Amino acid sequence: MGSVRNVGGQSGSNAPEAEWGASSAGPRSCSANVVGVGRLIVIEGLDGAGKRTLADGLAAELATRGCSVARAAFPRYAEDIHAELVAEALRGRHGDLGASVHGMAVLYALDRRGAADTLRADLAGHDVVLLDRYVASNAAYGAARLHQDARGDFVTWIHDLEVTRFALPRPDLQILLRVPTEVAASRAAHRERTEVDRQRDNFESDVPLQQRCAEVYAQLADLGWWSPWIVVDGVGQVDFAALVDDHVLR
Ligand SMILES: Nc1ncnc2c1ncn2[C@@H]1O[C@H](COP(=O)(O)OP(=O)(O)O)[C@@H](O)[C@H]1O
Ligand SMILES: Cc1cn([C@H]2C[C@H](O)[C@@H](COP(=O)(O)OP(=O)(O)O)O2)c(=O)[nH]c1=O
Repeated sequence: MGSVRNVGGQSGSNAPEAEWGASSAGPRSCSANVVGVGRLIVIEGLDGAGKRTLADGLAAELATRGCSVARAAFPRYAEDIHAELVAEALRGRHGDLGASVHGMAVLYALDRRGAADTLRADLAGHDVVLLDRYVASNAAYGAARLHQDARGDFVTWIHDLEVTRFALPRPDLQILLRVPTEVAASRAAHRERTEVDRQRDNFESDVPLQQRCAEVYAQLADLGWWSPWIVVDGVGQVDFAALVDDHVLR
């Protein structure tokens, strides 16, 4: 039986492809992961798209395959001082910090940089490391705030900062969980009513911003920005088993 651990870390990627259980004879498993290097799988999408729900579903599916899974969600509000400052700035504290797209992006990036060693250790010690948001969130939201697209200066700046300068582990796969903006907004509103500590901030309630963000995400996926991407339709129920067989353990 696999294990699932919640962590805040990340790991050195660009790893060789692990060898997983064969698919033709049945579902893929982790029993044949002879290489011993975990797969870094990132879930991206709008606020309320269903990223956490997808991460829960994938983690449960992987556990039934005998895979050990480490998880993290960015921003790590409870664990990192930069993420704590982000949360405060999103609620209007720290003067004009929240209005600075680059200033906020540096804080989000430093949160990830602080997680890098743990992520590397997790990739060495687990079959799969599953992340709810990662570097592409910074690229998509910042570009959307600045009315740029995925080929614009901001996305290049994020790449220079987080990929080149911070040398964060490269994902093996980025999953864009795509839902129409209205669906994401109504799910986020429902979540706000039903879950503690999931209040939407100003950006999450900004429908035109979310729409532009969806467009940048689609472009990033189309470009294969930094890593391979797949786009998953999140309107209905996601088939976790098929996603694991076809993409997560490939
Ligand atoms: N496929 C789905 N169909 C219907 N509702 C969903 C689905 N996925 C998630 N939800 C609901 O939508 C809300 C937001 O989901 P969540 O996973 O927290 O999104 P995110 O992490 O992307 O903000 C939650 O109330 C969740 O139960
Ligand atoms: C991780 C990350 C998030 N964001 C944005 C996306 C969201 O609008 C906002 C908060 O992230 P989110 O995952 O929605 O946190 P929560 O729902 O728990 O408050 O921050 C960035 O702009 N850059 C980043 O690097």
